[in-house]
Amino acid sequence: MAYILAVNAGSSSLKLTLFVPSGNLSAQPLVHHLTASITSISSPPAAFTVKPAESDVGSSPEKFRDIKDHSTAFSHFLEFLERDCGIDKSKIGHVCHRVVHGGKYDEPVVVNEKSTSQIARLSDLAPLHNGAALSVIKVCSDALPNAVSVAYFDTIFHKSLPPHIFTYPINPEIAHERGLRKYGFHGISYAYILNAVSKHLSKPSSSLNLILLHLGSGASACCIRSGKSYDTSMGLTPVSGLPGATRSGAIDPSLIFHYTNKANKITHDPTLVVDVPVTLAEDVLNRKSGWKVLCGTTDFAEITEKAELHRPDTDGNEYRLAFDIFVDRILDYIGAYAVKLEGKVDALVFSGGIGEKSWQLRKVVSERVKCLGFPAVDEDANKKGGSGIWDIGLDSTEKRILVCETDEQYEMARQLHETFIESK
Ligand SMILES: Nc1ncnc2c1ncn2[C@@H]1O[C@H](COP(=O)(O)OP(=O)(O)O)[C@@H](O)[C@H]1O
Ligand SMILES: CC(=O)OP(=O)(O)O
Ligand SMILES: [Mg+2]
Repeated sequence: MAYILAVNAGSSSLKLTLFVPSGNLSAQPLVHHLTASITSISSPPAAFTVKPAESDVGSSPEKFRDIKDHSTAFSHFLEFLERDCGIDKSKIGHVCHRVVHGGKYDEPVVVNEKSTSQIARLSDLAPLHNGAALSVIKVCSDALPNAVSVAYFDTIFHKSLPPHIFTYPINPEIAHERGLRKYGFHGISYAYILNAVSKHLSKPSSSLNLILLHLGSGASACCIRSGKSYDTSMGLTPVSGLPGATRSGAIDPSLIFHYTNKANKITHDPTLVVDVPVTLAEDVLNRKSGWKVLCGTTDFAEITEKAELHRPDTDGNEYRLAFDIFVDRILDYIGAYAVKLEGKVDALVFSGGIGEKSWQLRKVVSERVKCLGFPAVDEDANKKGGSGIWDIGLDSTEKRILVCETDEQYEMARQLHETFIESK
């Protein structure tokens, strides 16, 4: 039996799913074997959770102080597989790696010396991601020398962005020479969600206009027009757009020079094991901003709990401020995208850790977008939750409000299975 391992290096987490091809192409071609996630990698101790396919819930998180970065998290997972699950790692035939920034790549690429050095060159454009993914790719290639590894890029899904959206109004020669344009990220997640919504609504994806929200440690919005990415909130790098756990999101670009007059000094942060040379400006905006500096926590559940949402006046409550900032910036994009879609929106979709779990955030955002023709929220469906993909709007006849549990690992493994296994 040859397994497919899908590895998702997020900014603060490493998520891994082991799949087995079912051999039945007409039904479900891939079967989940187990999923593990290591969270809080950037704010130790990291927490390790496992969820075998047959169980609905994961194990209680186990804390590990010796997991201090993505590559040690990956080694820990491989040891766990062999020691606790009795799975011989040489049975892993293919590995899919999520790589956030793919620059000019417009399709996935087999990991080899050439593609690895290209991915490394893009590291400073995704300082929280590409370096971490590369460190995992390196450990993985050493540990699984016979497996075929393929890199899947977040950016590929957004190759449909039109020029007036991906172009920044700056000197075109410099922009072209240095690749300074909007790329957009979370594309593997958006590809999965688009498929899931198409199935849920029983409509071909090419007919769908959607506003998708991927709200996790990194958060973004995507405007889908006729089944393709038409606009998205992240830009040249994942720092733009919505704020996140440690990221500022969009700010006035001049702000950083008023914040620090050493903005362009290169920093080598000793707490980052992967040495990506970034400027102090980028370090501030990527790692020393967002919920962490506003509230001292990156846990949005804690922020929501302490935000006193029932009170109209909460002056001085930093949790409420963070919550309100997030809602405000999310509304910016929903409003803009609804207009770009000329009001013809089939669904607004919440996903990512916060989008899938925070019924409070969904409730507040949904109430504010009623003016665009979205239905009132069904309190029960919203609070109770569900699995896979479900409606939370009271009226599901026209514009829908959906929650979708995204699965970037599945999306990569599905694509890998299609190109490397099914077609053979
Ligand atoms: N019950 C909850 N309510 C609100 N936010 C939550 C809840 N559970 C988890 N989260 C948030 O989800 C985020 C992680 O989302 P996820 O998409 O898994 O992140 P990553 O970007 O690391 O892939 C965490 O920052 C956490 O704050
Ligand atoms: C692109 C991005 O921000 O990814 P993540 O949310 O996984 O950190
Ligand atoms: Mg993620």
